Amino acid sequence: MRKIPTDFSELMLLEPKVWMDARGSFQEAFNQRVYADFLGDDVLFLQDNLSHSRRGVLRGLHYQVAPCAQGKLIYVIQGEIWDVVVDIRKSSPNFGKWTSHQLSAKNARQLWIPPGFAHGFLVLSATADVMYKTTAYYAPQSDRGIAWNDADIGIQWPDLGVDFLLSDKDQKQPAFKDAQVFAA
Ligand SMILES: Cc1cn([C@H]2C[C@H](O)[C@@H](COP(=O)(O)OP(=O)(O)O[C@H]3O[C@@H](C)C(=O)[C@@H](O)[C@H]3O)O2)c(=O)[nH]c1=O
Repeated sequence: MRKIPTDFSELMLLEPKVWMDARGSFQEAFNQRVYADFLGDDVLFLQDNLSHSRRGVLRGLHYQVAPCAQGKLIYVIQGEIWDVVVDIRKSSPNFGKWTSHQLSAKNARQLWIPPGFAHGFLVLSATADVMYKTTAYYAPQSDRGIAWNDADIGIQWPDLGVDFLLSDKDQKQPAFKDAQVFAA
């Protein structure tokens, strides 16, 4: 597995080895021993999520707060997404800054996002199936969001030539300045 540097040192972009042959391909999507070497022994995944969306769907920006803060390992098993992470740790030099990565079934890249970051993505392909492992169970009472188009964060979303499709919840997320952030 290859580790690719990202703008934020806490994020990790991983590229698992994909074995190709006449039948198609094979890869280990997750292997506890190997990932512990990259992410650390203390990272333990408790839940696997799968979402299916069509082009122009935007999910986010989401995070869970303590005591249910989540680390997430994101990857795409069909299609392509533009994945965004915002550092929402108040004491961080990158507080309020965003970074993006293209994740697809083709590039097989996986993004590790530790607790302390808000996450969202836009579907670029006709449809996309996005898998993610989380280090804490879903806890609706700890679920938080920030408006995808918050002016202070200023994410430059790709122009797909269509209106983005958001959930009712995501159309009403608070501004970054009003959102609950992480102290450290
Ligand atoms: C996230 C989640 C949702 N749900 C339920 C709640 C709701 O009725 C339905 C859809 O939930 P949402 O609208 O929150 O789904 P979605 O907008 O896809 O939420 C996800 O967005 C991406 C960007 C993330 O980073 C994830 O952590 C998660 O927040 O699924 C669960 O049962 N378990 C879960 O872990």
